[in-house]
Amino acid sequence: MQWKHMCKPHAFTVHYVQRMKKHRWRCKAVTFWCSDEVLCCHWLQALNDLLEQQTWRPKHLLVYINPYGGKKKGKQIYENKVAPLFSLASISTEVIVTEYANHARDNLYEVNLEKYDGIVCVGGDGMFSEVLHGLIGRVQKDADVDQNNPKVPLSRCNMRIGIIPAGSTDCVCFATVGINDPVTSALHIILGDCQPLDVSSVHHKNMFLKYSVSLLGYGFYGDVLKGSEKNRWLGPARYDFSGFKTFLSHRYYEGTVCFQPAKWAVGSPRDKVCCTFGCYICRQSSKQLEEQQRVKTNGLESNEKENWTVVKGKFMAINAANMSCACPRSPRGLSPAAHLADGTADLILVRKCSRLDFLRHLIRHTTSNNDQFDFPFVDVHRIKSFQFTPKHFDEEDTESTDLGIIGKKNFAQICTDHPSCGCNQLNSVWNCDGETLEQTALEMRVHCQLIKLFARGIEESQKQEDDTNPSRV
Ligand SMILES: CCCCCCCCCCCCC/C=C/[C@@H](O)[C@H](COP(=O)(O)O)NC(=O)CCCCC
Ligand SMILES: Nc1ncnc2c1ncn2[C@@H]1O[C@H](COP(=O)(O)OP(=O)(O)O)[C@@H](O)[C@H]1O
Ligand SMILES: [Ca+2]
Repeated sequence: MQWKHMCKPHAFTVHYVQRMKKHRWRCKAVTFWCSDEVLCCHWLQALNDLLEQQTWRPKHLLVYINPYGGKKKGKQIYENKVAPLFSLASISTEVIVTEYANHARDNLYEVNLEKYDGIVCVGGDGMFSEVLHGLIGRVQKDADVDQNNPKVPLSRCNMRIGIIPAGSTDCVCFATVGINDPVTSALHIILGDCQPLDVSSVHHKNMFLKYSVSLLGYGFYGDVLKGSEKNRWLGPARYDFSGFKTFLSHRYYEGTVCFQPAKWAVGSPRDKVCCTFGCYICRQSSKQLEEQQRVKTNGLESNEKENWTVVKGKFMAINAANMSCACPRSPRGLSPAAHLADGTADLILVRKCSRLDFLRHLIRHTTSNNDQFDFPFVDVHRIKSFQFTPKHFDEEDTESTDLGIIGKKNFAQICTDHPSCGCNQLNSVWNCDGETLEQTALEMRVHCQLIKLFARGIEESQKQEDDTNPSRV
């Protein structure tokens, strides 16, 4: 071999990314040897020049670690798997290990963001939600935008967020990268990938409650989350335990849902066209939305209040999915054809049904082929906004809730028709990206591509994509 004949060999090592099975990426290395020192230096110089030209790659990152998320391994995961890769890629970091809930959110209001090319959060969906609220809130504050106004157009955030999965569900990571793997996510950050993401704002009358990027769910998923909090010590298994109990309790909730269909959007929730890398539906839908907004500001379109659809009923679950919500428990997600950046959400209404039917619906989330919407008690709509008013809510709520469409009604009924559970629980709670909301009456509105992630969406599987014949990025 050539290196055996070199008397004074010179060498350099190139680290690169290799695609493995199931969207997993790994860092590999190849060393180049050369007997001529000048030639070796030229190669090094040329490669460094090429790297310098890649201005989309981050150089300075602000990292928040939740040491208590998931199996409490956030710090370990970051130190052992992520930090060595960042240092290999010459990325400097400022690391903050959070000391209390909302530490990261509050810190983002104070920190000098100009020093950084991106923010990294190590934790689950709850931790991501904290960082999301800190960043969006900070950008609105700097731009003097009032977050309490549900109709106000929000200012876009240009700083990208990277997610190192170390939580319990990690649905945002799974649905944007295709796998919950800290090394893969770190490599997407290093390469400077960019995936725009829709964000929904959630308001109660003129009061801002939360932002949501994945699931805003009432009924089943709200009850699972509420029940799971008491058993946090179980780690990620708390959701299975609570899910089982919630399924057995078989509750339904009454209320009225009003929604505005996203008429301009390309595609529909049951067209089986999934959101993938460079998604055509996202590009086309966001373009058409922009065009519609331009027409509206020119005063060419009538009042948007006209386009509301009203559904009144008894619901097992009301789910608004901004993205597929795929996760290891449900590899295709709650709405497999929902899109990351099309400016819409899929509203899934699961009406009162038998226990067996609800189980059949749930089981379809875990399999790859069956359509979970193909039931007479399930409806799904692609929407740009919706409002919900529960049938039963207290005096205080009645006074403060006037969402314009539904209006005030007599809600002081006592629940008489919950024979199956014998409960006195009239209302569920909302699960907003893994956080419960206090208010039940709310309105949600999708903001197209409000934030950006260090991700690229799900790459379509290639035939050669396996461990024996991996492809390079
Ligand atoms: C009989 C088998 C039934 C299996 C049904 C499986 C359906 C799973 C769909 C899961 C959708 C998840 C949407 C994401 C929610 C997360 O934001 C939230 C918080 O995550 P984290 O902060 O990382 O803990 N997770 C949940 O609300 C858990 C839902 C689990 C439902 C069983
Ligand atoms: N140092 C901390 N102590 C307690 N709670 C924290 C801390 N840092 C973040 N949190 C909160 O922990 C919650 C859950 O975090 P997350 O990382 O999503 O884990 P999990 O996926 O297990 O729910 C989030 O709501 C977040 O605000
Ligand atoms: Ca969307």
